[in-house]
Amino acid sequence: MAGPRVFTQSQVAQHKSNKDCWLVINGRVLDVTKFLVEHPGGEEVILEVAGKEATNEFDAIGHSKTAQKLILKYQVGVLQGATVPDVDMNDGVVDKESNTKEMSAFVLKDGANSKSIAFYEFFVPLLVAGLYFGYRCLTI
Ligand code: HEM
Repeated sequence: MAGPRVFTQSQVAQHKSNKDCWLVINGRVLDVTKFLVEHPGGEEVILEVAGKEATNEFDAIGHSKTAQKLILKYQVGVLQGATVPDVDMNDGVVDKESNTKEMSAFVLKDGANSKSIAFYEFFVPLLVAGLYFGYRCLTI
């Protein structure tokens, strides 16, 4: 299987306009041309680092997990010689442990046991009522 496309810094540097905008974040080469108009922080800030390494600027903002995951959407390759850290796909709300834990549950079976419970639920009150009326008849 072919790996990601590898670009040199000077190749990335050729894409620095609002019609063709690449940048590098954590060793990943991103084509953010289509994202420029969507960027909540505005296109100007991205254009300032267009064609360049923008990891420090990206991290300095304290971008959310959503923003960090978006990086993968725009990745077109990796920078030559760079080490690319994994993107943490957990959204910070659910931690790893609770993500993998299974919920404990018990199942109520409609078997012989529940049939005998139904039997007692029906006949015990009937028996009590019968005894009461029997007692009333004998005492009046
Ligand atoms: C592909 C790269 C980028 C993506 C996917 C991205 C995504 C986002 C997102 C989703 C937000 C909304 C807030 C949040 O969720 O954190 C945001 C805000 C912002 N971003 Fe980016 N961004 C990128 C690159 C950059 C770069 C390179 C810079 C600076 C040079 C930058 C500067 C800002 C600023 C200033 C805000 C506004 C923060 C605020 O209002 O508090 N972004 N970005």
